[in-house]
Amino acid sequence: MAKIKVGIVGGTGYTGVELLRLLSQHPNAELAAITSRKEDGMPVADMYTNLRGKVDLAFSSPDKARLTECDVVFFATPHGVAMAQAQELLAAGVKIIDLAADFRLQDLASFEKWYKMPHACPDVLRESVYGLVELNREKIRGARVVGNPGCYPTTVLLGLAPLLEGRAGASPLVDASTLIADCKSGVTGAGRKAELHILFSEASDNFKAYGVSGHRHHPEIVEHLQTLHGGPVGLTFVPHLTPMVRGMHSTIYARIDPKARDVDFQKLFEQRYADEPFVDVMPVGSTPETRSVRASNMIRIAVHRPGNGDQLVVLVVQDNLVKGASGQAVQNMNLMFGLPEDAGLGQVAVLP
Ligand SMILES: NC(=O)C1=CN([C@@H]2O[C@H](COP(=O)(O)OP(=O)(O)OC[C@H]3O[C@@H](n4cnc5c(N)ncnc54)[C@H](OP(=O)(O)O)[C@@H]3O)[C@@H](O)[C@H]2O)C=CC1
Ligand SMILES: CC(=O)N[C@@H](CCC(=O)OP(=O)(O)O)C(=O)O
Repeated sequence: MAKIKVGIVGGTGYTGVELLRLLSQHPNAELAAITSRKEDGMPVADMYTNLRGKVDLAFSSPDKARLTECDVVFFATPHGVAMAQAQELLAAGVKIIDLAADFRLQDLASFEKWYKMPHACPDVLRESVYGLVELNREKIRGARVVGNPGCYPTTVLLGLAPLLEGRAGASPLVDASTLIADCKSGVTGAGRKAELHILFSEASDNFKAYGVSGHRHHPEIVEHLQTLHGGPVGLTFVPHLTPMVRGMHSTIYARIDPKARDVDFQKLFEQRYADEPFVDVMPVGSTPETRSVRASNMIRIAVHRPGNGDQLVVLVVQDNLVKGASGQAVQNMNLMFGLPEDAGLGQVAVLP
């Protein structure tokens, strides 16, 4: 079988170089074009020496890259870039995986409010699929355009899905109106750019919340939780910046419905994710650590019920750059091209 010709727009950012790391080891993918406006002509391996001997290409400016000759193009760019080029690429038969938010929210008004730009192609948005594989696997197989989920939404949606999905007509397991997601991200979550709050002297040996009164991932999480739940959902979401380079830890709280007190929640999660290659439900009492998923596409979940009371606590860890971004994007590519879902994604986490 011929290899899939891959283009990456935005190859110099953190998710771009993570795509390069994963795709350079992928048995069925061939890197064909990697763009950067600022580094046009620079050999990729000169900038990222971990790719010496693995990637021979140079960055090229987006106007010179032959993206329409690719089978798939990943956009590892700021919001708004993919939607501006989507129609041209689709007309040339190229599939699109956007790591930004252009195809994550079906609610146009919400997109425009949070991203402060009109949507360039609402028709393409309507046909696009939200690329959270564990929820949308079959739709992704047939998709031409995938909106890769945000990093925080990946942890929160997978941490809550077993509690909310498929309950239409059945009695609820938890109170869907009082959900809480308390989430912490490593600093690479902010991208590879010079900004005051991510300077070493600001972000190291420090810990703080941000976006408490509103964060653009809140509408993304709520839209997809409501689809799962089939009704309104109330969520308090508080992100934090933590002094790690990569990694994300989400602690999720859900109040157990009085009629669901006897449910075995550990078993519920184990059964829901039993066949998922990248979701590990850990044994009772576990406290997953971010280093257990570093550089791998795994997400690890532990389910707690302190004092056997009415509060369920779900702990979720992932690498924000892998399952939270580029690894999940490769998982989507595998499905879109009929490949084994785990092709090129066998990396084991690095300890310590
Ligand atoms: N970091 C993370 O943990 C996660 C990030 N994401 C999303 O993935 C996307 C990329 O993130 P990240 O890698 O962190 O970002 P970075 O800021 O690190 O990199 C952005 C890349 O896009 C290129 N770029 C910027 N503007 C344009 C443009 N107008 N046209 C073409 N290329 C452009 C840049 O190169 P140049 O300027 O040289 O062209 C650079 O290569 C973002 O939308 C982000 O929200 C999603 C999940 C997790
Ligand atoms: C630490 C940090 O700044 N994180 C980013 C989220 C990164 C991400 O995954 O979000 P997008 O793909 O939607 O950009 C933030 O809070 O905006």
